Amino acid sequence: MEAEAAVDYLVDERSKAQFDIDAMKIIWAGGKHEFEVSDRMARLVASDPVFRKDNRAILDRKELFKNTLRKAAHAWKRIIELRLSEQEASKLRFFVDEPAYTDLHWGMFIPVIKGQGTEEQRKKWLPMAYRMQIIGCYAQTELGHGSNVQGLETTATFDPELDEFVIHSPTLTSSKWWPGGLGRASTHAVVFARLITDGKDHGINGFIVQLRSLDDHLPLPGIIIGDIGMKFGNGAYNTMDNGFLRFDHVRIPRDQMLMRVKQVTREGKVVQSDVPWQLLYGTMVYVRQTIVADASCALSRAVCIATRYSAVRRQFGSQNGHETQVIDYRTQQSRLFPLLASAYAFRFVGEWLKWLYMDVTQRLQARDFSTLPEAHACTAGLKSLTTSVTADAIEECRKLCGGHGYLCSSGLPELFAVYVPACTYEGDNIVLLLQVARFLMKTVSQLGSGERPVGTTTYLLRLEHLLQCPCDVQGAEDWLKPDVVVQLFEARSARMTVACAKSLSKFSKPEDGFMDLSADLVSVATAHCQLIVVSKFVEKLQQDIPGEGVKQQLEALCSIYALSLLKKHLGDFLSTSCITSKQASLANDVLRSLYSQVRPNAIALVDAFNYTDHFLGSVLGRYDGNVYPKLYEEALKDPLNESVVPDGYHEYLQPVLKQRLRTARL
Ligand SMILES: CCCCCCCC/C=C\CCCCCCCCCCCCCC(=O)SCCNC(=O)CCNC(=O)[C@H](O)C(C)(C)COP(=O)(O)OP(=O)(O)OC[C@H]1O[C@@H](n2cnc3c(N)ncnc32)[C@H](O)[C@@H]1OP(=O)(O)O
Ligand SMILES: Cc1cc2nc3c(=O)[nH]c(=O)nc-3n(C[C@H](O)[C@H](O)[C@H](O)COP(=O)(O)OP(=O)(O)OC[C@H]3O[C@@H](n4cnc5c(N)ncnc54)[C@H](O)[C@@H]3O)c2cc1C
Repeated sequence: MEAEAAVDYLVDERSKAQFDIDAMKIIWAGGKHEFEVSDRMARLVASDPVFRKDNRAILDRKELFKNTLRKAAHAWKRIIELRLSEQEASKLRFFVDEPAYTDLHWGMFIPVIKGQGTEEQRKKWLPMAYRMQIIGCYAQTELGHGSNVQGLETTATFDPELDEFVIHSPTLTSSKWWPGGLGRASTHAVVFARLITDGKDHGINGFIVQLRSLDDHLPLPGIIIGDIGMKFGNGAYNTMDNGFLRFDHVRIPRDQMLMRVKQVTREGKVVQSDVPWQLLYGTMVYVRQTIVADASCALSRAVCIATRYSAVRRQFGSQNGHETQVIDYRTQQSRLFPLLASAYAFRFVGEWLKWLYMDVTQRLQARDFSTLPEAHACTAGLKSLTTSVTADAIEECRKLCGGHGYLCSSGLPELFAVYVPACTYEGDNIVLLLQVARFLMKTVSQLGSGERPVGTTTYLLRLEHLLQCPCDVQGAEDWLKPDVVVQLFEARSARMTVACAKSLSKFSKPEDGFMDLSADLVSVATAHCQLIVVSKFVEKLQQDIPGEGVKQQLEALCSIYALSLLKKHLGDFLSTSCITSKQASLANDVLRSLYSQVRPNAIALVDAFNYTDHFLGSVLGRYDGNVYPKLYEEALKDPLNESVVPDGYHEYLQPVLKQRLRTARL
């Protein structure tokens, strides 16, 4: 009976929606074509038994990994059979929803050869990689060195006699450690190592190194290789073979050094090309941009589960003869709706960042390197901001689902375990925010010299105004004006940036200042990145948004995103005198009324993500809201319930129980 009521309940919830959900689905997907591809690939994966994933938490590591190999091979077979485009294949991978060696092959190995190889090298290696005749990974991080790329120890010493490089791991700490796909699957790696010619160290460069035989997959001579062991959580990222790798004087031909940035001639002379050396870090910029797009996916998934369950779950009170839906509690709304708003905000900033990345790539091809520093700052900062918020949000969604959120069948524990390393990989989030701060400090320091800030820092041109402009909010309704909100975020960021720059200028050595003020610099970078997200959301709303009621919903979400940030970082806004306490209190009133506005639309707003039950992998987030019978069913499937009396009863339980009986008789 209760289960039936739950099913009816979500139908009822859906009928409350005040906007055109199909139009919202298209906005979320990024266009009609994107929606169609995504929908088709989601169904393809959901209907294929090989892509089953509900058993991941109970498989042991070896079974889990073998199962991932099987899925990857099957995915590849389907990609070939169905002649899927790159866009379709990448969506298919997304819905398979299992980290695998293929991610690093397609996501880093191929891009690093594309970005850092010469025309000749691309011609030689890419066709084999595209056909998966070789499998590659990205071997940069070492046991002793991750964040500090310039500190890597692996050496690539040129031997002019044989026209070869000798790749060597001189110490334990120089062992490559972490690369995904390295542990078991890869046949090749792009290895980052110190380039040494004629006894001189020329810094870091990438080298293509074959690791395993293409005949029997055995490691080649001089190569010591393996998996680094189990990681956080059951299932989760353990489908990936993160590996270690040591080299004992392994020889490779000279033409396997990636030579777009630096070349080594036959005589061993190092020639620096005219592209900026930072292109050596280019693959990381590319991947950081994809991680931002991915953050909205992980966040929306957690929010979808928590929102649907919050509409099904009832506790206390009385609502038409039932207990109250927990989604109607203001506290639940004030925790959940900002996360819903963040999911949409990250979606749009991710779209914009993709555009920015494409733009910088085209410029680089035309030898215009001027926007590279800004692209680095934006990708680093937004990667950091969106992954930190998403990781925290997944945990918050688990708490929003109460006790049942802690069950693996809620889907949230695994989602969290898979997602949290995003705060570390592809650049630790604090290290990346310090890069943004460095960029901001440099931008401000150059203002006087006539250097014009570009792109996302253009607001610093209005520095004088932003340092003293009062906030234009007189009444509550003013908080709904996008220009008022954007200017406020600009003023906060500008004031914090200038304050930090002033503090820095008091140090005789800038490095000392950067060390001492690093916590403040991180806050400055965060404020700047939040401004970018708010302004890209506002810009999105200035575009044509078709569909009845769609724009109004997005406007409400945009205001929730900005005002909930204001509430969270009130200290920043008050201490920089950007707003008064009266204005802060009005913002809080507006937030409450925005939550009421979103409440009837909440289920439809998460339905717009168009996630299948297979992809969500959550009993709590089921589309039909039929939570309780399914929770019961899942419990019964647990291996512990396979027998009525547990294994081990006779050895370990019965003797204890018998002893208790004897003691009781005494
Ligand atoms: C089931 C199977 C299905 C099969 C289906 C098959 C089909 C599949 C189809 C598609 C699938 C695709 C899937 C794709 C998914 C991809 C997932 C990837 C998962 C991610 C895994 C993680 C991998 C990694 O972690 S790799 C290692 C990452 N490491 C780091 O990030 C290290 C971080 N450190 C650094 O970047 C640097 O050390 C640093 C920037 C912190 C410091 O560098 P430094 O010491 O050299 O310098 P400075 O701070 O002094 O800077 C000097 C100067 O340079 C500028 N700078 C720095 N970085 C950059 C940059 N990147 N670009 C441009 N400029 C840069 C800096 O600002 C300074 O400038 P100045 O002007 O101030 O001098
Ligand atoms: C799941 C996973 C997959 C990975 N895949 C790959 C891969 O495919 N290929 C690859 O090459 N690498 C990979 N990595 C490695 C990853 O890129 C590094 O772990 C990451 O860059 C962080 O470096 P670290 O581990 O050295 O952290 P550390 O730099 O040692 O960080 C430790 C702490 O020190 C702090 N810290 C460090 N430097 C500073 C500073 N300058 N100022 C202030 N605080 C600082 C950090 O904030 C952090 O709190 C992977 C890692 C993980 C977890």
